[in-house]
Amino acid sequence: MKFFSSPLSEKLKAGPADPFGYGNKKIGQNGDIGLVEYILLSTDSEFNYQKFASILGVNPETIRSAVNDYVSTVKKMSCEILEMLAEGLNIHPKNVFSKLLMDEKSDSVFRLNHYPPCPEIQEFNGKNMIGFGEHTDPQIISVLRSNNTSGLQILLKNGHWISVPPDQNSFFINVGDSLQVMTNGRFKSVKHRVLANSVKSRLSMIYFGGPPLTEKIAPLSSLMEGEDSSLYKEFTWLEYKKSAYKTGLADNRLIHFEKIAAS
Ligand SMILES: C=C1C[C@]23C[C@@]1(O)CC[C@H]2[C@@]12CC[C@H](O)[C@@](C)(C(=O)O1)[C@H]2[C@@H]3C(=O)O
Ligand SMILES: O=C(O)CCC(=O)C(=O)O
Ligand SMILES: [Fe+2]
Repeated sequence: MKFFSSPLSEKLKAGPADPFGYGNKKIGQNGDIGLVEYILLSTDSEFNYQKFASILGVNPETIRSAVNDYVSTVKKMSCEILEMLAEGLNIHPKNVFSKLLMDEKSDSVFRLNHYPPCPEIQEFNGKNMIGFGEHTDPQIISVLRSNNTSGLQILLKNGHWISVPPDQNSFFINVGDSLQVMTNGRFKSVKHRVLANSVKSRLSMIYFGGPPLTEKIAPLSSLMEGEDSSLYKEFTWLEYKKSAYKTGLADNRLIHFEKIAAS
């Protein structure tokens, strides 16, 4: 991507990413570091692209239209996936999750990540260099597309990391913490991370579909019939987001919202 090949002094003019803009190695506000550089954008159609446009030497409207086209297509696909998940759980109406992304106040984020090649990996002989440390995504659903460079891994229940084969023609779909709560743990937000590659650079772009800030996040009542009881306390997306953004990347963010089981 042309932006990432600009001189660092130029890219820094589009930073910091607090919450939106260019970020380099520093992930979030709590001391996490990785070999990633990135751009965080709001999916709000009114978002101001001026600081990116001046670096790229294009009109802000050109960027707005490219981002809007991609995000609206990926959002539509996310909604179809969420409706299939709802159908799979026998939930009616099937738009219980997708309507949150379609809401005009949906709090969604679009992220572009660039991992430059890291030749030092060979010297450290097998030692992993972290591009983006292990974490779960806090929103409802994340849709990732990358180039053909490996690096993304997911954590299995048995504690082993496995690599996601890179494929520029595939989408990688991730369940977010909020969907885990709404399904009372039936769908799990899986920990993932990115390892740096020694020779090739990795590019990824991710749409994080989130609910409106005031939305109550709680297990759906239709999933609570019978023996099931809620594993989580009720909270709004704003409460969860505020709490999540105070945590370190690798922390278990949901732990503060779990109900303590009576013994
Ligand atoms: C360390 C952090 C970075 C993050 C905010 C947080 O405090 C914890 C969650 C992180 C995460 C992971 C998924 C997305 O990449 C992200 C944009 C999000 O919504 O939550 C990032 C946040 C970030 O990079 O600011
Ligand atoms: O860049 C990637 O491949 C994954 C990054 C990621 O998990 C994130 O931005 O939340
Ligand atoms: Fe992620």
